[in-house]
Amino acid sequence: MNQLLHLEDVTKSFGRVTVAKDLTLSVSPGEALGIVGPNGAGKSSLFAMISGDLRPDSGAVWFEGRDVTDVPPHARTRAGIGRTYQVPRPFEHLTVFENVLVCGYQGAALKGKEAWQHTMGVLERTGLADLANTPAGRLGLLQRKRLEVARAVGTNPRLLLLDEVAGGLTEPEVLELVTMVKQLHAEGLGIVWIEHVVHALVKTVGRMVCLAGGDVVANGDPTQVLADPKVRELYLGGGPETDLPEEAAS
Ligand SMILES: Nc1ncnc2c1ncn2[C@@H]1O[C@H](COP(=O)(O)OP(=O)(O)OP(=O)(O)O)[C@@H](O)[C@H]1O
Repeated sequence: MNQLLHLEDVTKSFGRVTVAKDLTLSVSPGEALGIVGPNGAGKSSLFAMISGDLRPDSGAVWFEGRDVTDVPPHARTRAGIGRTYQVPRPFEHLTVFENVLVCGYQGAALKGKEAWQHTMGVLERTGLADLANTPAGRLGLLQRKRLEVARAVGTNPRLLLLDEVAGGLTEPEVLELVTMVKQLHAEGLGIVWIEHVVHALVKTVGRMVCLAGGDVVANGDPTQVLADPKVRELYLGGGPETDLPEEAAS
């Protein structure tokens, strides 16, 4: 199997709520995949099953040809899966540099000078080099989001899972974030990005999946997925944060 990530018939329920229903999904090495879907569709649960925070009731998760279904989260990080969380929780009293350094130590098993150089490189790639000595607790929202991404990149992943990193940002800030994610993708990182700010995804990913009720509703070219009547139906009932780009909403 030469997929970067492969989920095979994954099913997961919390009581009567099904967050994944015989879900089969693959990501190729270096691919950028966007995931959309209404609130409660099972998007974050999907990430939790990929990162190991949540175990599927049945089915399997494969990473780089290895069945990681029973591999704990810290070992999946070491194996090359990096993720962000919707609500960034950096070590507030540590500096930006220290926050990323910890991820290099713990997530990428780097030590000493190598870890320091790696951290400086990650801060450059995520636009945080000038803030290296600033305590995380003093950062504004965009910089906190950047730091969340930097902490994931700091673990040296080959697959980067981004969970709603554009949420709450202004339009120019979203564009800055898009530029950063595109750059990381251009460096060869495989990316799966869950996002309600759909136009950020359209600018970044080559393929899009729409999830609802733990199932794939549409999968393919982002513009075509967003124009799919089933997806539009879901989004028209999707509440005020729904953000269909003009080309899909027209
Ligand atoms: N640990 C849990 N225990 C019980 N129910 C849960 C748990 N985790 C998630 N759920 C429920 O599963 C459903 C899907 O949640 P999930 O967070 O995966 O959706 P989502 O698509 O990421 O939603 P959003 O866009 O709002 O973040 C929700 O109804 C949620 O309340």
